[in-house]
Amino acid sequence: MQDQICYDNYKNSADWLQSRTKHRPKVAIICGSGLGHLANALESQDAFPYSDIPGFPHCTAPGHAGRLVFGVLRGKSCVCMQGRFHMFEGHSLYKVTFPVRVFKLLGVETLIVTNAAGSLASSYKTGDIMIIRDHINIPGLGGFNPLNGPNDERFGPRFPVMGAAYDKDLRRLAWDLGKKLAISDHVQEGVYCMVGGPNFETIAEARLLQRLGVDAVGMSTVPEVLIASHCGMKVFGLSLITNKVAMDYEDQQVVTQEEVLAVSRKKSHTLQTIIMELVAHLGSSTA
Ligand SMILES: O=P(O)(O)O[C@H]1O[C@H](CO)[C@@H](O)[C@H]1O
Ligand SMILES: Nc1nc2[nH]cnc2c(=O)[nH]1
Repeated sequence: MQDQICYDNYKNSADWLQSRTKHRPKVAIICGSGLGHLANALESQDAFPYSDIPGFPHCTAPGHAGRLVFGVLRGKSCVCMQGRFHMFEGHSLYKVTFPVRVFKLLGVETLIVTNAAGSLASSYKTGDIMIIRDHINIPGLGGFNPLNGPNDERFGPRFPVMGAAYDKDLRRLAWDLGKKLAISDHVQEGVYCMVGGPNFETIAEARLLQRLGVDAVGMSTVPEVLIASHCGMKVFGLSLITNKVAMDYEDQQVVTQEEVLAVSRKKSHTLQTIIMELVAHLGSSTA
């Protein structure tokens, strides 16, 4: 097993950040591939390259800038990861999820995760936004889990319940915001599946995932959600559907990283609008 990270390392990072910013965020946002533009909407920014922050890994995936940005979004103090870490980059799942426990020590109560994903649900269109209702953790089913190893009770219990990881009230609020913003035709709710990557799915894998009830597939998000839920954070997740996953050997559509990034950059505006509205409503009686 790769080396676990001890409490003092998370604390060291949190203390380093707290001594350099006056922001005390209750909300953290993780930006998926090509979705980092959201961080630019934060006011009164304090930004730190990941390479400067003790304990943070390096960001190598395309479309992930590698900056932690503190600031104010719709009146709420937030911290935003402009780029995330993936297992396929060679990071251990402890490193992939390192920032989430740092956020916990900074006082964050709500984690918003976003990603670019391919759709398996036939009704979904490219550019749709999927509210994540639940997930399937393919690496986790095979024993790769960031909660493996000795459990630190200061973060959470040995055997966390995961049946309601994605907060019901926030999902309902996002639906209502979709209606209010007149974009409900482009909003879906479904099941996200994490695969290890970095290759995209074979046709047989795509068919298998569809039979398993997967609506959208990607290579991230689930480890961060496990760690956030374990330490008692509220979690809300959105997938931007950047492509339809090929399901047929005759299918001429071949997904590429360039296409994923181009679609997410082009369509990120809707996702950002929902997140900004959601953040504005956090702390009200419905959220
Ligand atoms: O999940 P995010 O970080 O958005 O990235 C998604 O986009 C990449 C594939 O193009 C994969 O890393 C996939 O997981
Ligand atoms: N695994 C996987 N990840 C993605 N990220 C964006 N699109 C896809 C996809 O089709 N498959």
